[in-house]
Order: sequence, then C-alpha cells, then structure tokens
Amino acid sequence: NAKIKVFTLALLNKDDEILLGLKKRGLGEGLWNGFGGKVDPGEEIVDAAVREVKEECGLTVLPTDMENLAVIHFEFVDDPVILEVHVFKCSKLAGVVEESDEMSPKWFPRDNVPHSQMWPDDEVWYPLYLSGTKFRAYFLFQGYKTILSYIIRDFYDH
Ligand SMILES: CNc1cc(N2CCOCC2)nc(N)n1
Repeated sequence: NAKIKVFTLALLNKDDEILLGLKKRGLGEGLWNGFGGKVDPGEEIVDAAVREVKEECGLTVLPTDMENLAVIHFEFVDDPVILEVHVFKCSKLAGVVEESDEMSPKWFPRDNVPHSQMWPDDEVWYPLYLSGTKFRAYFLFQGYKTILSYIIRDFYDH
C-alpha cells in the first residue's frame, strides 16, 4: 500500500556558484540542500517550486525559468511513503537572499559543495546536474543515511 508524496527541489545557480540552504527543522534537518518542499493539493508542481524558493530563501523565480532537471523516487525500507522529488535548475533569479525559519542560505562553488553534510544521494546524481543531463532515478534507503540500491537513467530512455 505504497503512498506517493510529491516534493520539489530547486537548485539555484549564479555564475559558477550554487545557492544551498542549511535545513533548520523537519526532513533533512542539519543538511545542506536545494530549496523545496511539499506540493499542495491542486497546486502545479512548478508553482510549488517557485513558492518554496520564495518562502525558504526570499528569491523570486518565474515558473518559465524553472528547468525540469530530474524526477527522483525515494523509497525507505519499511516505510510505505515514497517521495517523488521533482528537481529543477534555475539561473534567472530576482530579489535578495534572506534567511527563513526553514533555511540558512549560503552560496557555494558549484563544483565544491559540502557532500558530507548533504543527503547521500546527492553525491550520486550531482555530476548529472552539473553536466545538465536530464535524468530519472530511484533510491532505496535504509533509514536516512544508507543507500541500499539505486537506478539512474537518462530522462528520455526507456
Ligand atoms: C532522500 N534524499 C533526498 C531527499 C531530498 N528532499 C528534498 C525535497 O523534499 C523532500 C526531501 N533531497 C535530496 N537531495 N535527497
């Protein structure tokens, strides 16, 4: 009786840097990550991505500037909830970066992010993000730290 919960994850770029946020509470607390969260019922996924970026770091992004990069499914052993994370890449940002209740934002060199303080899957798919390769992936986790298995493939291949 698997239940799918849909989330967004936005990776914001400026020149050769990426904006990450240190999550202050909830899922992924204490980890650096892109900005995102749950998609509300009836909400377009890309609109949820735009809303979460604004809420979590104060920046304004247009839906048309949110590039679909990936869809990742995360399953956790003994947990019926599957996370379906829609990953977006964006380089057209407006506004000023602000700290929020959820996130402490910080710019990193895009080729030197703190993988030891990020979700373990990021190390696997991050090179595809850097090369702009659109992909689909599935990760099976045991708890939040251990990847038991994963599949990663080009978005357009079968
Ligand atoms: C389980 N591995 C995860 C989860 C995740 N999420 C961000 C969006 O909200 C749902 C959790 N983000 C990354 N990079 N890895």
